Amino acid sequence: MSNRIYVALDTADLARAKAMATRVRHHVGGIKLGLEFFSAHGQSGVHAMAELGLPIFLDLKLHDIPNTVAKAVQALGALKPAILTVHASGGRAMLEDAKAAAPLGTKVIAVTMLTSLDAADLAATGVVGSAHDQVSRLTELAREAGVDGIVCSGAEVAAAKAIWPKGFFVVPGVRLPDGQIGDQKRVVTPRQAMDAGASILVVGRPITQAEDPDTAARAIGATL
Ligand SMILES: O=C(O)c1cc(=O)[nH]c(=O)n1[C@@H]1O[C@H](COP(=O)(O)O)[C@@H](O)[C@H]1O
Repeated sequence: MSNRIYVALDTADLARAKAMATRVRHHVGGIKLGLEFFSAHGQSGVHAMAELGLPIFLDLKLHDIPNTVAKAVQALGALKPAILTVHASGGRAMLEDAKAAAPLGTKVIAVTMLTSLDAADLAATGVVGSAHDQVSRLTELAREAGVDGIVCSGAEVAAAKAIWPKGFFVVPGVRLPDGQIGDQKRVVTPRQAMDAGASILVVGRPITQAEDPDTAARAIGATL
């Protein structure tokens, strides 16, 4: 894939999602549809977006007992997304069963530690230690479970890649130096994330909230 940017279309408005994707399609490598879009439009919405011809990253961050996650992955199978997310903290059996239930061409990617969290947030959930330690631990787990890769911040991707050289590394929470951070906490620039070993970048608001999304996508691409 030449363009490593997946644009996150976080909206419940199908017309807006379509219009945005159409505007930026020549400057992104794929479309990420997440909980907001899927809760509003479900599988028919995903089909409608797939008509644009770009790869679809279906980011539902599944997290439940192995049987439930496997059945959910099976139920999503007809969509044949390029990428599908689950939470690594669901545990090894859940990860194994999610991978086994996914279509052959779908990368199952395990979310390690959300980029909206820092070490204090982690401690509040009962996990003491640094983001680096938590991401490293869950990367090891994901590798052993046989999924295709992980999601982490650009600050940990080099360490994760050292643990799993053949893994696929998804990095969200990227911002240009002058960009608004919003609810993200572990933020790096798109260029830093790529240099550290990201396979793809997920970029939402820096593109979708820009005055001219197409120019914003192109400008981010130009930094890579
Ligand atoms: O799995 C993800 O894509 C994800 C994981 C994570 O740790 N942090 C994170 O921000 N994301 C997603 O990446 C996108 C980031 O959006 P922006 O902060 O607007 O660029 C959102 O769609 C999030 O759901």
